[in-house]
Amino acid sequence: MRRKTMNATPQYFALIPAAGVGARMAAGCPKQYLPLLGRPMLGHTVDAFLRCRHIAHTYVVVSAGDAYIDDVLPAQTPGMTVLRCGGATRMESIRNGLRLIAADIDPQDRVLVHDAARPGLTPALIDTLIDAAGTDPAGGLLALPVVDTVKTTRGGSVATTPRDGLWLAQTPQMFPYALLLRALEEAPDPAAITDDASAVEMLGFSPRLVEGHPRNLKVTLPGDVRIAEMYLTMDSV
Ligand SMILES: Nc1ccn([C@@H]2O[C@H](COP(=O)(O)OP(=O)(O)OP(=O)(O)O)[C@@H](O)[C@H]2O)c(=O)n1
Ligand SMILES: C[C@](O)(CO)[C@H](O)COP(=O)(O)O
Repeated sequence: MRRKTMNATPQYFALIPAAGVGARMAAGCPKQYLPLLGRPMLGHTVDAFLRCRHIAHTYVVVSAGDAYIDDVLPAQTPGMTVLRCGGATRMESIRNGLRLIAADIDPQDRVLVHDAARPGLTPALIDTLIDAAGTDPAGGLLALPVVDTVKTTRGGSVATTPRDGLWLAQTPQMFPYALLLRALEEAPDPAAITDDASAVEMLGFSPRLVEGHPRNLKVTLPGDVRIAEMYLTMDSV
C-alpha cells in the first residue's frame, strides 16, 4: 500500500464497492463477475482507474467470503489493493473500506467511489470529473440530465414532475476523504441512502454535478449486459 504523505495538493484514490450479490441480475454468480466480451465485469471497471494518470491507488472492496476475486484481480496487481471488508449494504461496504485505508490517505485527499457494476467508465470520464471538481471542497459526481418526461405514481395517481433541474446520479462520486467518512458515519438512516453524495448533502454541502455519459450505465438487470458490451466495443469517450 501507499505510504501516507502530507501533500498540499490532494491525491486521488479510487474505492470500488464490489461486495454486492446482484439479486436483480439473478445470475449464477455476483454480477460483477459476469463476463463482458469474455472478461469479468470487475476487470473492465478496475482497468479504467489503473489506466487513469490522475489516480494514485485503487482499492476494491469485496465480501470476506468472495471466492472469485483472486482469479479476476491478482493480489500483486500494481496500483491496486483488494479489501475483504464488504458489508450488508453498499454504504456499509464503502464505510468499511474508508476506515481500513485511513492510515494510507490524508484527510483532504479525494476518494472517487465507483460502482463495480459500471464497467463502461473510461479514463477520459474520470479526467473530466477531476478536472471539473477535483479541488471543490464539496466534491462532485458524474450525472446525466434527465431527457424524458418524468411521471410519479406516489399517492395512487399518475402525475408529471417538471424535468428541468433533474439529474440521474452516476459514479464516480468524489469527495475529500474526511468529509465522506464523516458523512457516512453520521448519516441518520444509512439504509435509506442510495448514493454517497446524498450523505454529503445531509451535512449541508452541495457537490458539483459534472455531465457523464450513457456508456457509464449501472449494469443492474439482465438486459443491461448486452448494452454494456455494446458500449465496451465502442471508442472511448
Ligand atoms: N453490500 C453491498 C451491496 C452492493 N455493493 C456494490 O455496490 C455497487 C452498486 O450496487 P448494486 O448495483 O445495487 O449491486 P448489488 O447490490 O450487487 O445488486 P442488487 O441490488 O440487485 O442485489 C455494486 O458494485 C455492488 O457490488 C457492495 O459493495 N456491497
Ligand atoms: C450510487 C448509484 O449508482 C448512483 O446512481 C446508485 O444509487 C446505486 O444504487 P443501487 O440500488 O445500490 O444499485
